[in-house]
Amino acid sequence: MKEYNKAIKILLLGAGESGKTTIIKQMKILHINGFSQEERQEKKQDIRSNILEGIVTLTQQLDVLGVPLELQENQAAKDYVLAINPEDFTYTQEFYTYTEQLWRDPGIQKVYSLQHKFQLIDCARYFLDKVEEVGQPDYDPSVQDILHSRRRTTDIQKIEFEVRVPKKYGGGSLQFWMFDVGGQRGERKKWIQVFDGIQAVLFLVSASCFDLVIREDQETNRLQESINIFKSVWHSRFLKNSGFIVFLNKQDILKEKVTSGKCIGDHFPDYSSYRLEDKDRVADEDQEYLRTRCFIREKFMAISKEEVKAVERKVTPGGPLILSDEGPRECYCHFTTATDTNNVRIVFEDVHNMIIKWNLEKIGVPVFQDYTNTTYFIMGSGKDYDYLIKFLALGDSGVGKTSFLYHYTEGVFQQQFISTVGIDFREKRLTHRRKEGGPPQGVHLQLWDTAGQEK
Ligand SMILES: Nc1nc2c(ncn2[C@@H]2O[C@H](COP(=O)(O)OP(=O)(O)OP(=O)(O)O)[C@@H](O)[C@H]2O)c(=O)[nH]1
Ligand SMILES: [Mg+2]
Repeated sequence: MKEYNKAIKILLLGAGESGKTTIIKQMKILHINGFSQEERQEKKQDIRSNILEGIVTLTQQLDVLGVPLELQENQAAKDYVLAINPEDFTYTQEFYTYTEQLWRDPGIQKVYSLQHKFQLIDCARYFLDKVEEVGQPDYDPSVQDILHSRRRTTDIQKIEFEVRVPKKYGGGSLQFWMFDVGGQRGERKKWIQVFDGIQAVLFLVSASCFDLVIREDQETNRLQESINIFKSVWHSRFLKNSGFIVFLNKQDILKEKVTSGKCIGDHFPDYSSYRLEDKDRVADEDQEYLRTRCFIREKFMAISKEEVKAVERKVTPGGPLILSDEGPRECYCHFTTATDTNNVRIVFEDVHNMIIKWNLEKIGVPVFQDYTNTTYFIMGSGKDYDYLIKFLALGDSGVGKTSFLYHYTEGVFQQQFISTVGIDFREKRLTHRRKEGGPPQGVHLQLWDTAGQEK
């Protein structure tokens, strides 16, 4: 129990195939020791069945979609693949040879280009392109292969790892527990088992799936399903105290889709009136892709704004110092490619800091933003602010701790930047009006200023 309380618990949620397990694999690469020989052997089995599933699906669709094979000599390969029983199959060299032959046939390539009409795993092309290599008896999957392999999650998994805390948040390290769950409809009833005590939910969205329907009913739009799930978990009372970070994942596939001419507006008509804001423009990036990804982000952010508690935290010059530690729930968004370790590393630096910040808030450290929009902490000594309250201003050098405290106590700005050395304090006496009525009480504030520079 003690251990459980110590660790920061992160829960991965999202629809099936959104990339949750891929994030777990990345955490293993980044924070644990990668994959053991035994795990690699296990993944080899998954990769083989990914190839099997890919080629069987594509070959079956030849007839469904009325697309003929272009090369007559591939008929024997087609017959062979259609006769496979995936439940009881031994992988032979013949299988790999036929698969490679079929995959190169322009007929199969035509079917592949129509994949929005049927259900195909995302990694089909990745592995079909390397059938020959996977078919070798001594094939050992690379890290990239493992990241692309697909196996549906059917139980709840947990990994543990440690993350170093940046100096500005106190240094040391923190223990993280990350939970993975299955995202398909039948799996979601298990989610509630892990909702308790979760500090942060990472909600994975397959942003590229705007033109696909879900496997479960072959009818509901995949992106819409994801939006619906997000709405229900965001409003779940069991997750009221959890921070949310949305990963708009599969950006690589989304970009490829949009730049090859697919339009989200064919599935979400409100796209036509959506305009890309200047702040979201990125130099040398395809404008339609940027517009699409921001439109998707807007769909999720709109839900997260549906319920914002009326506590304003932004400290404006001359504005009130807010004493409540109860704040709006925060939801952040990242564009990710879960199969790209470098991308995940960068995104997670932000995520860890976010979580550490939330964690500090939970133990009674309100986090403020100053008027330069830089986040720093003012640490209260407790909720009993009818009497003496001590606040401690922490934050990087130059964020404005001294200016803020000076301005707050003196009511005027001090223009020059004087780096604080050691610890200093300013005082202010106020009359505090009790929320519940009764006589106002005198409050004595002590605002302790600290030096943000490292030395
Ligand atoms: N190209 C690409 N593929 C991705 C990305 N993220 C995940 N995938 C692939 O998508 C497939 C599904 O990913 P998983 O991580 O298994 O999805 P999941 O959310 O765990 O799915 P369930 O376990 O069914 O809930 C795998 O083949 C991944 O390699 C991405 O950003 N880009
Ligand atoms: Mg999974």
